[in-house]
Amino acid sequence: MSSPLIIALDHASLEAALPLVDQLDPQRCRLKVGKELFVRSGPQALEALHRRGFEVFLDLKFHDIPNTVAAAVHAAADHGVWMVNVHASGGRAMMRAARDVLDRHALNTHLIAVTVLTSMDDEALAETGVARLAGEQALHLAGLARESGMDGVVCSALEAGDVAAQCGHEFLRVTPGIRPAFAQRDDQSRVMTPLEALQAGSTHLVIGRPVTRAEDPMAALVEIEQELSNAGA
Ligand SMILES: O=c1ccn([C@@H]2O[C@H](COP(=O)(O)O)[C@@H](O)[C@H]2O)c(=O)[nH]1
Repeated sequence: MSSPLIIALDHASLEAALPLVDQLDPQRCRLKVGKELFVRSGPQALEALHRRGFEVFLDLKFHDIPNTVAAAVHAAADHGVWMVNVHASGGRAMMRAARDVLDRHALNTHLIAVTVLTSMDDEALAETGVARLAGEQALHLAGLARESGMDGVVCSALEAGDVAAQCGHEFLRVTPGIRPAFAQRDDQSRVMTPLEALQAGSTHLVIGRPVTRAEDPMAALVEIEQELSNAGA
């Protein structure tokens, strides 16, 4: 599957997500299951998506003590998901524990770490006591994530090029905060269009509301695909 697109299924339940899922093609995108859908529909949602042939990113952003996070990552990987994530700000020991549990059980789920949420700008980050600018902090956490054995990071596309330069091109740059020209910014701060994001060095583009809340979600997805293919991306 070579498409960089990951559609965020931020739906209230599996039943609410299926009408869209059943129009999508596993050859054209992967799917992301986040907190709301997982809390309401649980592993059943993962099973339903896997049965339809989709690779699934389970986006629960674990952030806890190392033992707890490692156990949660193990449980997620046991469901056969393609990708799972933790917060890099949980620190080296926490990320290392998550890496080790996957290695010990020979589980090949991609393990990535969230750097700085794409909804946050410099001011919001400063309020949490972090003195660095958002882009600098994202790069700092990407370095820590790389040293701690992560396969990549979640960052904004604005940082993707610098992350690749610092951590290597094999290190995944999964970027939400993707906003096609036709879409609203919503609660996202550090944004780029799909084409800009790929050109800036993203390996995967996470897109939610611009598709899922569009009047015609499939038309929105096709428009994004055309933007990427017209530019040879
Ligand atoms: O820094 C982050 C980390 C995760 N997300 C998630 O990605 C999608 C984005 O959805 P949109 O509707 O396209 O804004 C959503 O599920 C977030 O939980 C993120 O946005 N930023």
